[in-house]
Amino acid sequence: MNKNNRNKKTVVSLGHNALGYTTTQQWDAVKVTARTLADLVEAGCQLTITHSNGPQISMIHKAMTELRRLYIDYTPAPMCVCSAMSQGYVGYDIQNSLKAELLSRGISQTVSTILTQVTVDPYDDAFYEPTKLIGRNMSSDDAEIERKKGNFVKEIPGKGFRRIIAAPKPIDIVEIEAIRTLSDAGQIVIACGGGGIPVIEQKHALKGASAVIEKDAIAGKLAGDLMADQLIILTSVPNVYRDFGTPDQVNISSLTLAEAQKMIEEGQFGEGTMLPKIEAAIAYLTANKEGSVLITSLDAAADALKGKAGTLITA
Ligand SMILES: Nc1ncnc2c1ncn2[C@@H]1O[C@H](COP(=O)(O)OP(=O)(O)O)[C@@H](O)[C@H]1O
Ligand SMILES: NC(=O)OP(=O)(O)O
Repeated sequence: MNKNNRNKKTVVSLGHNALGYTTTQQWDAVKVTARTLADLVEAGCQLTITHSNGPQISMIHKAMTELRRLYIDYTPAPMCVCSAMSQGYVGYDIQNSLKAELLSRGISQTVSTILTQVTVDPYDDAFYEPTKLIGRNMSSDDAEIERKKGNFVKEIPGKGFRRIIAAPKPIDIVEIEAIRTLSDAGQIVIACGGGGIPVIEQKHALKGASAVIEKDAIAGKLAGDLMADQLIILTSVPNVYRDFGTPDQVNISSLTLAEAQKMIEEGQFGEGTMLPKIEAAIAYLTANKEGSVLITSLDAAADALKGKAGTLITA
């Protein structure tokens, strides 16, 4: 056990690899993911877990939309409802797998999922320039139907068309006090899944928005709001690289905020992939200068906790 992690309040962000892309893949993937999460618990981390939902919300949205073809009186579910469904579905699998994995190690802990809403600004530029790909590949005819409904579509070379929706910046996590209460009580919480259900404040009510919040952005916000000791981003690469994907690619084992900012300016991070993770690190470390961010893969997490892998970002 690494004593340095004893009772460290830790936000863990899970990417696509942790969940797979289909129901059966997710079933298998979460069992592997649960082992890494249980290793973190055994290393003394007090976990609050958040996760991606791109493939899941796409699957749910597709199912809820395609029913219209079979049943003329069927009303498709709006994106915010699909987002809520994805949180329930992914949370359900993670909480049961993690609880079972912990029990197999003799650890009995409550793991629960909090359906989480996150407020967004209705005038966020993202609503005018959507960037987040969702849903199935469509023919040009189907894409035209979507356009006529007022939806945005993007051509993906060689694959057809896909819907793109807004990824507005998260403002406030509506259920943050519930998350904090459970976390402070030492319980494992799954929250803000898929970036959180985006909602717009309207007087005393919250109205669901047709958007998907970037899960890395909410991970940074959640870690900052909880004043977590560390944010661990588990993704598909063991660490961040300089000159990624080129013959000059080199591992980066540690970064300061200033170095990370400079690398952003150099265009070192892929948009929609590594860039939002680095931006999340900056947002969190700006809120908690004493914290640290570890970016690594599920496989390398145990070594990364011992300082033998991963990229550690500090203020
Ligand atoms: N500088 C970089 N260092 C490491 N990975 C990078 C870098 N720039 C872009 N990437 C890409 O970021 C990916 C991880 O982001 P992403 O695919 O969105 O995963 P996740 O689903 O875990 O969020 C890596 O697989 C890699 O292709
Ligand atoms: N909500 C979100 O950012 O999910 P993905 O990482 O799966 O795109």
